Amino acid sequence: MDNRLALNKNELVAYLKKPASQFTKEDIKRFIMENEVNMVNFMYPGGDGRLKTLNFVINDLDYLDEILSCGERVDGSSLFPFIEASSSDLYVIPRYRTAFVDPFAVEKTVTMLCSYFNKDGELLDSSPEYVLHKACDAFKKVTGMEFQAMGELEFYVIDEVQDDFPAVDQRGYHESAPFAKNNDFRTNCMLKIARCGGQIKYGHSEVGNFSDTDFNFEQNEIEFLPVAAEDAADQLMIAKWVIRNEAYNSGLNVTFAPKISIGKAGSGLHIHMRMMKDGKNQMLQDGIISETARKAIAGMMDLAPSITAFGNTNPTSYFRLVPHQEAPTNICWGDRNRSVLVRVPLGWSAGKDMCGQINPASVSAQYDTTQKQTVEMRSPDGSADVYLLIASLAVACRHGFEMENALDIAEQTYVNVNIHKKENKDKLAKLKQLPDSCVASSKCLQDQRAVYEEYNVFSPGMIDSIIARLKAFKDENIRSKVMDNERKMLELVETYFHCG
Ligand SMILES: NC(=O)CC[C@H](N)C(=O)O
Repeated sequence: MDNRLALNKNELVAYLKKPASQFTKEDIKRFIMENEVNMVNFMYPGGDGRLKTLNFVINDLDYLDEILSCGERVDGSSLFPFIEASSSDLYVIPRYRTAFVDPFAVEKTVTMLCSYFNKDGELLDSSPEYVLHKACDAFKKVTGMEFQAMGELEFYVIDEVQDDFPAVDQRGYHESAPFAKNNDFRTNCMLKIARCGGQIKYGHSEVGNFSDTDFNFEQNEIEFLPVAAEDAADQLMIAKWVIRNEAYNSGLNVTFAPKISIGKAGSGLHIHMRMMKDGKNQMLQDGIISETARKAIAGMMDLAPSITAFGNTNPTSYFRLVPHQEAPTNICWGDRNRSVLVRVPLGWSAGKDMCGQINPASVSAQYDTTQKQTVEMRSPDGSADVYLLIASLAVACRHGFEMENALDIAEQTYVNVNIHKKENKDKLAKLKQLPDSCVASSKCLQDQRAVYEEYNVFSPGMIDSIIARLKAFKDENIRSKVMDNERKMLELVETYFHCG
């Protein structure tokens, strides 16, 4: 077996001895027949950003072949708000490369994610997953590079309050047990996500940590490895589904909601990106951030006011985008600094063998660390439809290569200080602010929609429906409106507790 597959947690990969990207229909059938699999599930994202499930019981080989070859028919109008009930039938067709054994099913079940097709047998133009595909294609066409991404999924785990080894309020970052109470829960989730094909970088407890009289709220994070952007979105969808199921089965509650308590850390869904050519990362040049990366950053700086329309999709999203909580407020980028919108994190660019310095008994590593450099967009949160969000970022990065003044914009928006420190207030005053409500984001999307509609990535109908949805919240100046109204704030938190 290929050495790189030796530790792979996906049971189909281990059994078939090939990477998931090469699974064929015959492979799936063989696995099902030889492993006493009784059920097949199809899963696909609905308009609410969650994975939906369709079950099949397998007691006939011809029927198995039929569903794997033809997919199934579903009611699109019940899945997406933009599909009319009068002509609503859609097809869901399984993508074999996403197959995994459901880690929660009582009966052995093979699950696959599906793509939507219309009555004419074409990929559904307005399905979020196809929008992302089109965005990546357009990116490749314009730049000649592959757009890769990975998400940092933050969430709160909620449990009954325990008095022993109390965690310190807002000091939960990388805390160990027994001060952190949910490390086993998180590692169980990580293992199950890996069994479902997720490529995880690491997991840890996060800053947010607080209690009320009954409950303990502990923030956790699971971060992925950079992969092709379409796979990154699939993996985030699976991860949210796994984490919710694991919580439910363990008697815990979890939320990916952007903000559940004012003054405490919110939960973001930061997206890291890198651009690849011939398998090589293009983000660095001679050890510093490359011109290529700066153009992509400039595109994100220009479209930042409308990216929130995809990444921050309910009124509570805007409670999170406030100073001093490691969340962005203004349109700027910088190195390592968590007050900026786009961060260039440490990227092992010093070219020194640090491990060799402290492990003299080992042969020094010749590791190509240039592959590791990414840039991180920090505004999005867990309310986002992950396909549309990553599509909007692919559009923004592509836009950077089409802007004549991209490098000037990158220079003007660069900051190398914490913009919220008093001594930097002049700098802060010069930076544009992010929208402060769904309504404000909808206006920015209206102004910038042409860029998203180029290359037919987002259809005009889809942009219209996103604008209409955001406007309907009527949440202008939401932050000042709820500042002195805790009841209103809690009502909103409850309404959007299980968003996305
Ligand atoms: N360490 C971090 O970067 C925390 C991020 C923060 N929780 C947010 O809301 O974006």
